[in-house]
Amino acid sequence: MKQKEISPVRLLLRWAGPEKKWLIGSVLCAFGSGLLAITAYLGLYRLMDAVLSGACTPAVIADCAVFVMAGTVGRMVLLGASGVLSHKGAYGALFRVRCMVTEHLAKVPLGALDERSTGAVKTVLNEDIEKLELFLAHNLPEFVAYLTGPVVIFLYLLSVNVPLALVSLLPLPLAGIVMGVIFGRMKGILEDANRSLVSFNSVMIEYVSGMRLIKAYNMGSRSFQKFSHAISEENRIWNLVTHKTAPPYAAFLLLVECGMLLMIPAGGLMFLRGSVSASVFLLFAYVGGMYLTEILPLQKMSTTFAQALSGVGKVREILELPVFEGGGPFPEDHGIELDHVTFSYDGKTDVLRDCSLSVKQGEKVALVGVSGAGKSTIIQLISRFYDTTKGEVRIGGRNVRDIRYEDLLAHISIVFQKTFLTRDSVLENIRMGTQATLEQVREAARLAQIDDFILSLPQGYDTKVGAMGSRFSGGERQRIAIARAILKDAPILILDEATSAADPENQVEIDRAIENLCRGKTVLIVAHRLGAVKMCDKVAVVEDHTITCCGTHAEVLEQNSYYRKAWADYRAARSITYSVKGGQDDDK
Ligand SMILES: Nc1ncnc2c1ncn2[C@@H]1O[C@H](COP(=O)(O)OP(=O)(O)OP(=O)(O)O)[C@@H](O)[C@H]1O
Repeated sequence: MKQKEISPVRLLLRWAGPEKKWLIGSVLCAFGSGLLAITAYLGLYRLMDAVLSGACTPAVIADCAVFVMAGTVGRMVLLGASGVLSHKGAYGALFRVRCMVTEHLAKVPLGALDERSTGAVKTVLNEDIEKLELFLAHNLPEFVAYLTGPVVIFLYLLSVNVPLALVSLLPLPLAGIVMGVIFGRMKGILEDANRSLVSFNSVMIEYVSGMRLIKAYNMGSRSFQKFSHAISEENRIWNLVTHKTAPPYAAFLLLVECGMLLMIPAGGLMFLRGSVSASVFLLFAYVGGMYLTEILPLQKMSTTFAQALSGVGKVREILELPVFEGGGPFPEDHGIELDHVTFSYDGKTDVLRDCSLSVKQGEKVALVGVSGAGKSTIIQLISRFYDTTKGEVRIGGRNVRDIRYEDLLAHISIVFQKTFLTRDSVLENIRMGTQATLEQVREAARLAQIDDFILSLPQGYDTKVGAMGSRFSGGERQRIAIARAILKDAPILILDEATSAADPENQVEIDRAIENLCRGKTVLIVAHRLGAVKMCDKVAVVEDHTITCCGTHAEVLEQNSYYRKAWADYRAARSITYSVKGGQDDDK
């Protein structure tokens, strides 16, 4: 979606979608409330006129009182209604924007997200989108209400006496210029304020999620230093805001409040010359000198409006990240092919170079190689987390770029090395948004060898992972991930096998779960343990940025020296015996 040419305000209203009707209702109420601002002044003028002309009867006083009261109550009621409607519309719009951003993020290639820290994305989803509420729920209706009042009063004054009405308007252009200055200064500083907030969020997320590491290495004071730097930067920026905006703000207040200083001499002069009546003089002296103060709240808006604009900018940046679009359906054939693939994460260093591999439908292939060789990178290219720099990744003979992205993801199950559990029930963690029944979920969990464990939890499948998350062992987490993949039942399975050695009992269960998972699928396993190779038809060795050898275990053992050595080391490690004080072997 090309959104560059649209102004931020129009863009925001477009994002609001159907919620706009509440916002329009709110603006109309605000307008009505602004119009009613005149009633108090009209009532006052009528009263003054009656007093000065000697026609002030109890009926006139009662009339004025009822008129002013009705106007004031009406104004407040409309203002309240406007607030209710604007908040309804604003929170609906915020919900829509958050959904748009999260849906968009799901379609954005990981490469584009890698450039942003978790803190930066969190700032957009939380703080920046929240700023939009300021504009929609407050600025928009208040702008209309606070501007309508003075405009209507000015028009009324104009109808009473043109020269005096024009004099009453003199401070306005000056106040407008000063407001522009405040706005301009805020806009410049807000960029820095945003940067500092993003950095503060990143430090906070790093601190909280790295708590174990911080404790293990006693890094508390160092981390706090990062924290205190981030806080003092926030402090510095907001001091700067005060420093830069306080003088123009004082000037703005002075200009808006100085109406009476102008109106008393100007109106007085005209009254003494007999050009205006006493009541007109008093009307202008009081109302003409006061009505501009109605726009005072607009000044506060300059800050929040600038913040809202910057929020729109940040959201727009995310929504304009390119996504994978187009493409055809997922092919019937599920064979995978890497054809002379070259890939670099940073555009400078090739992680893979001229790398080719062929996995037939239903075949199970293990990727082996030293740490950092590029095994995980290969599986990320197949699932199109990234696009190749050169060469093609094909499924069923079709370039993955030509397969609809949602379709591609729907037909590939990935079990990552590290299992991420959401703050939901175990049931929902296995379901992962599907409509599977409890029985289907349990069947998947049974095959993943985790059903018994889940039933032993306090609330079984309804146990919240949020509260128990840290209680799950690595092996249990992995079996939950395997249950997810079994339930998804995609024809292609990618398994980034966990490196953390589970205890032997757990490992047997995991292997059994993986065996169930792999049945009938095209499988690619990143084999961090050579033991995993046993369940595969073929082995591919990743070394020197490419796949140097691919074949059956026996063939690769014969042809590839790295694999031979890796197996020799693996066997040697397994044959190590442990003895206590020269006694009998405890473990063979
Ligand atoms: N997001 C990334 N940005 C930049 N470089 C990366 C990224 N992910 C991995 N790399 C680098 O790419 C190279 C290959 O990494 P990869 O994770 O594919 O290796 P691997 O063979 O799976 O390693 P391991 O067995 O340790 O998991 C490494 O040098 C790694 O540092």
